[in-house]
Amino acid sequence: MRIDVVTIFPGYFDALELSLLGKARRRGLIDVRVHDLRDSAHDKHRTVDDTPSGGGAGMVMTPEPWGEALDAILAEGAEADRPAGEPEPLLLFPSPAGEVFTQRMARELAEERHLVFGCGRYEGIDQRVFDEYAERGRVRLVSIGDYVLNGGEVAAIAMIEAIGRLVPGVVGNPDSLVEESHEADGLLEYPSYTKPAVWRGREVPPVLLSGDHAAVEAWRREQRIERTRRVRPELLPRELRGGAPGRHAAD
Ligand SMILES: N#Cc1ccccc1Cn1ccc2ccc(-c3cc(N)[nH]n3)cc21
Repeated sequence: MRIDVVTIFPGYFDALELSLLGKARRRGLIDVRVHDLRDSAHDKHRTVDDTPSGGGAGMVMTPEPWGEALDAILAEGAEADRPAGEPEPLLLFPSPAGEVFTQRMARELAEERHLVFGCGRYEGIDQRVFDEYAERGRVRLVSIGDYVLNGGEVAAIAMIEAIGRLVPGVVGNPDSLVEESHEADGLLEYPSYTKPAVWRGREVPPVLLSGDHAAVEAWRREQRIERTRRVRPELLPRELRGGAPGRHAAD
């Protein structure tokens, strides 16, 4: 998978040199290329913003640098002899006004060959950039939650991590992803424990030390249902709604 990122803060993406994603990049599983939008702004001050049309507070990112930067990436992708029938790269713009990013979307995006993230700043990007590229290919505005960040970089890093870890070979033990794939049912994770068996008088639940795998699986499923019912009842499948609340640890 190739991932291009356009941003005025390329340094944010140094984080992608670390840990699993850094290893995946060095192993050639994921090719991440970060582009400074200001390299596509040719005035003396490499300006990428201007006052909002119609007035209002703040500044808006002008379309010209975005057009030059995105055209260059898309042209490069085309020259890299994209196999016949392979779709155009998918352009993703983090936005508070976007569709909400979910694990389902992460799985869907992990199937793509080429993603391009456009990270806005200020009050956002001139709408005509989205319109231009939606006419020429695929564009999705994506929110990572109902709160407002100062720009798209943190959202892009979160999405790249969630997507990257699903790319085959990135996560050492694919079994853990298999477990997650059961989370397609939308239930939250069960609580995790490890050694020591007792910590400050708090025991690991005995069932987890029983060696009875069927009992452990049943306990974990019950914990997932209980936690989901308590924390995110809207995620419960219809057939699991209702039912007496069980005893539960704090979250
Ligand atoms: N747009 C906008 C905007 C509008 C008003 C005030 C501040 C901003 C900042 N901003 C500029 C770019 C940009 C990109 C993504 C987010 C973003 C995503 C999620 N899920 N929250 N925030 C915010 C972004």
